[in-house]
Amino acid sequence: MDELNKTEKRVLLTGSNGFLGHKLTELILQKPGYSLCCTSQSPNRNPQQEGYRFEQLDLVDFDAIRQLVEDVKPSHIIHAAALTSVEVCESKPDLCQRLNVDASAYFANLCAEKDIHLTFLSTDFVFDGKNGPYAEDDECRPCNAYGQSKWDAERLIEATGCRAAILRTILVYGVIADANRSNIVLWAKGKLENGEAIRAVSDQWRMPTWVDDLAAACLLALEKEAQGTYHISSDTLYSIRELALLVAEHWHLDKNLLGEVSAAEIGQATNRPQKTGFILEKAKRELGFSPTSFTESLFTIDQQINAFRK
Ligand SMILES: NC(=O)C1=CN([C@@H]2O[C@H](COP(=O)(O)OP(=O)(O)OC[C@H]3O[C@@H](n4cnc5c(N)ncnc54)[C@H](OP(=O)(O)O)[C@@H]3O)[C@@H](O)[C@H]2O)C=CC1
Ligand SMILES: Cc1cn([C@H]2C[C@H](O)[C@@H](COP(=O)(O)OP(=O)(O)O[C@H]3O[C@@H](C)C(=O)[C@@H](O)[C@H]3O)O2)c(=O)[nH]c1=O
Repeated sequence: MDELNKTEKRVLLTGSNGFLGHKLTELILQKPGYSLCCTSQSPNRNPQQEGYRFEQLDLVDFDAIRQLVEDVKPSHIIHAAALTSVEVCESKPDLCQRLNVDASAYFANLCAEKDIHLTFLSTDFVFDGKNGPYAEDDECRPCNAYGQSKWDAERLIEATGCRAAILRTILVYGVIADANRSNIVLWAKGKLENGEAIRAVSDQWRMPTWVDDLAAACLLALEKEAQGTYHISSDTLYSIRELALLVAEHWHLDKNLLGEVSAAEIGQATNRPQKTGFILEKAKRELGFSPTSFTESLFTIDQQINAFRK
């Protein structure tokens, strides 16, 4: 990074190759007064390779984390990197602990030491799903290793006393340039467009989060240097099947291909919370967060898909 400019926001973004990471990189590069360093475990997969620094880094190496932070001297860190598969977190508990918990705590201690603002991404899976929608101060009772790791990280981050915004979010969807990163909308749309039958879960309820809204919320938290936990999602609770039906309706796809399945039938009865969803009043009031409805977002997603095809 260039000679320190005290007025600019010097952002270090982890997980930049990921779903949110792609969208945040795109958004930050459009912002005047920001400089950006992206880091990810694999080589840079972002098609936009100009206008920022990229460092390939395995975040299980804490000395390398310190070295990068002391070189970049960020004013703000957005820590989006994580092991995000529920099943992989169950099968690789040590890696889940090292990356999702210990590396997050390490970043937070560095932020406390160097007075850096931290934005940390967490999840609705900190809740047991028995009585959603949830407010930020509702009791956390995760039902899987991934949710447990995020809750553990939240508490360790708070214990460091660093200036941190913890953004919990839910079932992120949307479109980025990396066509390999699927999500509920692209999965349903892609399968139904190919005439393939799918079975959508009818007994899990979520308030899905448009990745564009989540990226915007990260910047709201960063620019306000918000401190505390905030719930970020859309504002309507749907079953997964209802979401798939709305996708079929939006793109005039064959609903007869859309079957129904229970969470138990796909092995998610005990390791997924049944009904989550968030109460958004605090994020609206303190961050100025304005959720986009699922149905409204599909119109923009359609435009984004067409733009990527050009
Ligand atoms: N997607 C969702 O539905 C939700 C996501 N969240 C949270 O939001 C954040 C972003 O999620 P999302 O964008 O979907 O995540 P992705 O799974 O799309 O991306 C995760 C990123 O973490 C990076 N990463 C994984 N392991 C390491 C490692 N050892 N060292 C360095 N980087 C590593 C990956 O790097 P690479 O690709 O280079 O290997 C990847 O860029 C996460 O913290 C997640 O828990 C919360 C709720 C819902
Ligand atoms: C495989 C499959 C999944 N589904 C549903 C189940 C689930 O609700 C949804 C997404 O399935 P997945 O198992 O990929 O996603 P899942 O691990 O449930 O998603 C989670 O990701 C992590 C990162 C989070 O933090 C959570 O907020 C949440 O978004 O699709 C079906 O309806 N039919 C299917 O055939």
